[in-house]
Amino acid sequence: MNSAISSSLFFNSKNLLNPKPLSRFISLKSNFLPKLSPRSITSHTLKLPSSSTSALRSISSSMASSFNPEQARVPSALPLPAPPLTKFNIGLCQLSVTSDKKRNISHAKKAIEEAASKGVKLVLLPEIWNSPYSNDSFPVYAEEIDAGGDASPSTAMLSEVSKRLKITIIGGSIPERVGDRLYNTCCVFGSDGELKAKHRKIHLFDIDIPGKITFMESKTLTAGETPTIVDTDVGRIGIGICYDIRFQELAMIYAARGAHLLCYPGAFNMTTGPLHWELLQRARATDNQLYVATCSPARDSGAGYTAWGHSTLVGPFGEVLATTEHEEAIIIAEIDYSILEQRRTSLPLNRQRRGDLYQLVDVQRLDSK
Ligand SMILES: NC(=O)CC(=O)C(=O)O
Repeated sequence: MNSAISSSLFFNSKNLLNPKPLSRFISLKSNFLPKLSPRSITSHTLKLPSSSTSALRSISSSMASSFNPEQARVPSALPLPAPPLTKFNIGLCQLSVTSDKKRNISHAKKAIEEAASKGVKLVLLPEIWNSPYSNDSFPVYAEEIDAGGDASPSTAMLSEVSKRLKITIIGGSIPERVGDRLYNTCCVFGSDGELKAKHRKIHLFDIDIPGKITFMESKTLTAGETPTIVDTDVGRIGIGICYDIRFQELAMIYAARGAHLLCYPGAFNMTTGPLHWELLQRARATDNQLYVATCSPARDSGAGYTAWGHSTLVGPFGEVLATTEHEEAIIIAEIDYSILEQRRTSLPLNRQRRGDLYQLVDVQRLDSK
């Protein structure tokens, strides 16, 4: 706790039922608290004189240390880095996608140029924007990203346009071919046109809700093996693709690695979209006290897979800052990272984690130590 502590304190019955903390709690406080039996303090608000504030502060810090918040994330969480740019506009390009790959590429290019002409410094594209979202299409539209040039016209366009317009692009995702494997891959281009990171969808979307939706990405795609977090001109950004948003541990790992913003290109569907899309974005943002941006393809009711749309920016308090319906749109909204520290000071979750009860282990960061 901190200076926000007031002269009234609520005692949680659950903590007080634990004999060890209880005895410590009471002995620490016995010099200024009224005499109370454990039963009488099960659920009370105690009015304390304001002179007790500093004593409370020292108690709260010794309680906090017994919680071991630094051990709740293994390795310990990294502090938020200072971003090169604190305040800027992001553009979410909710694009229509057709079976004509050339048209999809030139259409995406125009949308990025339009967003940049309105002053955005970061553009986010949808999941699978150069191809229809289908297991039949993935092998046909897949590109060899590492080969570049003609082998990957979609990422060649992203590189050219990010350099020319001096903006960062989180390039949605496209099907990627590596030998006989296919991945659902997001490329991040810096404002110098360089490929800064590549995220391969870690959690493949296999769903079977009879009569509603059946889709098995694992029929054609291989799962990625690495979380992807990247330092850019517009802050430290953690990347997930669509179904990755359902796995809160991934978002928690990004937060513990100092992410300011999580970007999820995604194509939720007409069954899960209405129920889960916004809920998951707000949950990831609220739990981790950071920004979450998503970008979907526009809806095409005639397509084999009908996308939900509703690309959205959520703030670190879980608030929807900007969103849209299902038609094509470019959503432009402001991101202000100075709010992150404010939110974390007002609601200091990172200092209140119970490292004595649970831990999040970032396996790759631990192994690399
Ligand atoms: N398309 C996805 O990857 C995920 C999705 O639609 C869902 O989780 O629901």
